[in-house]
Amino acid sequence: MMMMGETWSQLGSLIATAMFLWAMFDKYFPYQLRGPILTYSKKLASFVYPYIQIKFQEFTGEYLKRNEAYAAIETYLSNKSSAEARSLKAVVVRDSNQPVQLSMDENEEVTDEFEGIKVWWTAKSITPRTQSNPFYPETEEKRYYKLTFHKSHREILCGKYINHVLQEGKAITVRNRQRKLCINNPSQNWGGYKSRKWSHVTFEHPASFDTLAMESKKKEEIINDLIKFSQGKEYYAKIGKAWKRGYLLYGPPGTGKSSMIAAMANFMNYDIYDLELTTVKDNTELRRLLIETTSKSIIVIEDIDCSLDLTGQRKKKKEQVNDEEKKDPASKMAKGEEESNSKVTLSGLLNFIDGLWSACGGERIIVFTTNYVEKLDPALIRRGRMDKHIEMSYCGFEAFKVLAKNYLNIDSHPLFMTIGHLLEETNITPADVAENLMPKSLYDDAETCLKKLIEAIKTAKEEAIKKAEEEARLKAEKEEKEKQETTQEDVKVDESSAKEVKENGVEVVIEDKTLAKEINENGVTA
Ligand SMILES: Nc1ncnc2c1ncn2[C@@H]1O[C@H](COP(=O)(O)OP(=O)(O)OP(=O)(O)O)[C@@H](O)[C@H]1O
Repeated sequence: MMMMGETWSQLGSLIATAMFLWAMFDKYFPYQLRGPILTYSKKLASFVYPYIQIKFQEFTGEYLKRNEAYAAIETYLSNKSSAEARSLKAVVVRDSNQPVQLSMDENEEVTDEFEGIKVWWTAKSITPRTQSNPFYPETEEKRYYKLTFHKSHREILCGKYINHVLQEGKAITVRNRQRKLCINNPSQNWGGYKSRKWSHVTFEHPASFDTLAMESKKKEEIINDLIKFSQGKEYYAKIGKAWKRGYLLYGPPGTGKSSMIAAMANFMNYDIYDLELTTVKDNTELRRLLIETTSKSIIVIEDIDCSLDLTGQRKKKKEQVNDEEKKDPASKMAKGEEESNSKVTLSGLLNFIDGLWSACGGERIIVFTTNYVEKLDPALIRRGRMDKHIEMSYCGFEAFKVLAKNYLNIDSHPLFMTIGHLLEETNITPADVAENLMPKSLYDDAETCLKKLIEAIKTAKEEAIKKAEEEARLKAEKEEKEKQETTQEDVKVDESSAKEVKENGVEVVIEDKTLAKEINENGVTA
């Protein structure tokens, strides 16, 4: 006990001496000589304690902006914290599909390993004693993460590791974020203080490439294309092109164009911007809307052929401009300016897709859908703009099998063969197949649904035959009518030539007997 008391008193006087010496040093030691002394004392300290510490504060700068690195580290450490830390905090993160994010509480420590090197992360906080900024009083504690590692790994940890932590943290945030389906507001609603160009709801479409009914080879090709695009940041930067990809989805209604877009968004973890072109006033407004779209998004223009008379406008404008230019070449420049202020034009859309987006950074996919690909202006869909043209076709046997798995949870059935044969002969959309496969009551089993589908395909087949017959009949009638009209016109032409023959008194052989009779009656020798 005596020994213990002595040790404490010795330690106390040692600390007091050290503090006295430090106070003397601070007060009387010449300023010019302090540098080398401090350097040597740091070297001594690093010899005794060979670890490096890096602080990542939650708020930085004069206006106390939240440090992105802090947020990324918090997310990165979330899994490790929930596995290792004994005291945890749960925070609700905005726009995340996770109910809460767990992070370690103050003074907790977790370890991490990178390329075989061990590091320690500690959550810390300090409560400020002074008010440095009167406009932003620091009443709250300042939180920070402290990274500790051995000085021999300085280079790799300060560079590669920190980069890895930040990137991974951001990637987890993206993975966990609640995705949005955005719809553009008409421009008259943009005026107010809190007005928005886009309104959004949470995007929760269940479609995926697994549930999408189409040939597996085609599906795989699209998936590979998307993966290649998502990994192409460096490639696009190298070739000097905007990181974007255009898809044109075409096919009859009900073949899954919208389902494909939802599957793409779910696969890529992207937001969807559903751009309704008919409510966009002009090219300027279109530009503003598109600039507001965020990275990692799919911009969709559905039924592009109906959205605007893009093809017609362009052609009409061209013709009009050409005519006017012929009359007045000086009008050319004035016209160009006027055009840019008029309605949304094809060139406005194309300019944006090709040009401005390069400046926006980030990855974007643009999708056009149409039921009538042949109606579109080639300029709109040429390769380079719409990089991939995907035909969404009628339901084949392979697509049917996907739907049977989705709706009835079966991989095979004796009726499959009949359905396969029928599908080869009949055009029926996946939407119609899906509708028939869906059990309508508790008593509908797989067989009932398949039989219902067989009936539906047979009906579709009969209707298609009737339609084809009707079309053939109408075509034949039309052709007959046209033939009759042509004959009547020929008779008229021949009558006038016969009249000429008679007047000139020339004798000719006329093979058409009706005509010859008519001419004879008029007194001409046949
Ligand atoms: N290829 C498909 N795979 C899976 N389901 C499909 C497919 N095609 C259609 N469906 C089903 O039919 C419904 C309608 O399909 P969807 O809206 O995707 O077709 P669409 O081609 O976009 O039609 P529209 O041109 O009329 O917009 C979907 O909700 C889905 O249930």
